[in-house]
Amino acid sequence: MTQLKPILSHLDPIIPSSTGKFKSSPYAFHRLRFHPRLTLWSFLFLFFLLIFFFCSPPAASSGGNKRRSLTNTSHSERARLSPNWPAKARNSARTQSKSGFTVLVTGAAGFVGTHVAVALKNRGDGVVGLDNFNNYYESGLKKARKSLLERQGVYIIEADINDGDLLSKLFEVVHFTHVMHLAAQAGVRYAMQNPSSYIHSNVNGFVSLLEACKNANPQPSIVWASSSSVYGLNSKVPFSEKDRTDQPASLYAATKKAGEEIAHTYNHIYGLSITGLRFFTVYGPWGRPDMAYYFFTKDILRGKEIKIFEGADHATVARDFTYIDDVVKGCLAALDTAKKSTGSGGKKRGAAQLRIYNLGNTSPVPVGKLVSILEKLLKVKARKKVLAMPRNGDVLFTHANISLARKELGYKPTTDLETGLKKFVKWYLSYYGAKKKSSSW
Ligand SMILES: O=C(O)[C@H]1O[C@H](OP(=O)(O)OP(=O)(O)OC[C@H]2O[C@@H](n3ccc(=O)[nH]c3=O)[C@H](O)[C@@H]2O)[C@H](O)[C@@H](O)[C@@H]1O
Repeated sequence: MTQLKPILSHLDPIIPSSTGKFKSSPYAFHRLRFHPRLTLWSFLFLFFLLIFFFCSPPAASSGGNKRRSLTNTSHSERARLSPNWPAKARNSARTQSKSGFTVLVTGAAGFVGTHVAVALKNRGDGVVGLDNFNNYYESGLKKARKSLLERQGVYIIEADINDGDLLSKLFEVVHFTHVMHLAAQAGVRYAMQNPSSYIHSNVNGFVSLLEACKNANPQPSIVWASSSSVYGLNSKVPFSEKDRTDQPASLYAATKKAGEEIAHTYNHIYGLSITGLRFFTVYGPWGRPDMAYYFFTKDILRGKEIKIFEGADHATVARDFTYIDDVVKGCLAALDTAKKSTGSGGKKRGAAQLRIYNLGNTSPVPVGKLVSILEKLLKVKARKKVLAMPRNGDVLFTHANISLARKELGYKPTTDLETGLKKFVKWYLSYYGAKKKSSSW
């Protein structure tokens, strides 16, 4: 605003006291049209306004309140594909052994996507990534994850899952045995700011992907990310897969629940093998800057006040924080135990597997405790403000019952919050420390 002041002050003499006057005064209009000095300043003003509009970078995310709205990727973004993408995808999809999987990882430049893609590649599977690189949070972090994947030999196609033409071409180019679908509009509270982005990615995008999978020959098996948020306002703990999931507290949760029903339909009609994984507040290195543990770290280090939510009558707000390495193991186990889809030529040939699992840590931790662990690790006292949880989509607590995942996937989380946060903080300081040194932060 300070840059605009001088320009505005030159216009001041002719700005009438009210907009109504301005509209109705032909004198003012006349002066506005024909005063040469004014015309020059108007042009300059418009010029700077346009420059500001087109050149302003995407807002960095810190808690998700000040972000610009998402630019939904359209089909025209296909132009960003490199011309030799099919060759690169084929190369990236090569397995190290005949029994290896060929996996499409959607949302590969995202937090969980990057970790899963690396783990699959490291064990010899062929992996192709897909990501639309939207500006929900700092794009530099997504680009850094992309570079990390490229160093591991994983190629990421820059495209949106809503691009059905691209997807069907991709399934012709590479015969995927599995799809690990992690592309989504995440974040519980941001749904109040940009509801349509949740429908775009989590509903439309999911259907677009399932359409491509159902038409593919052979059909891949699908493992995808649902969310603990589907348990919504339930009060019975721990949350079991058998519990009701019909009272979501956020639009985000509602779209994940919709995804579970959509999965049922595609399994029922087309014989797609589909496994949904309900993630419980996954955290760790290369994490998501819109999540509390991440922006608390940033704000504590900057001396900025952080808000700690509490329920009615000072009830504790708690989460079953789950460390990324444990979740990755759960994802790989889900892929390993997935049965084949049964359809071909878009038609079902027999009953197919349909599963849903909780991937949590089974030990909820109050948000206040999360903050005190961060204070200890960062050696900085946080400026805390405890306030009533706003009605923003958050729920009071989450707590996973993981006995089904333990029994059928061999899932066994081993990282407690303090150990996991220690690894996160170490990564955070080195990532942003290095960025600061190269003065690009
Ligand atoms: O497990 C899940 O299903 C979900 O986990 C997280 O959602 P959430 O658990 O709300 O994680 P955060 O946004 O990091 O919040 C963690 C806790 O901090 C609290 N919080 C958040 C922000 C804040 O300013 N203050 C505060 O106390 C929240 O109420 C919550 O209890 C992810 O953001 C979702 O994408 C994911 O699907």
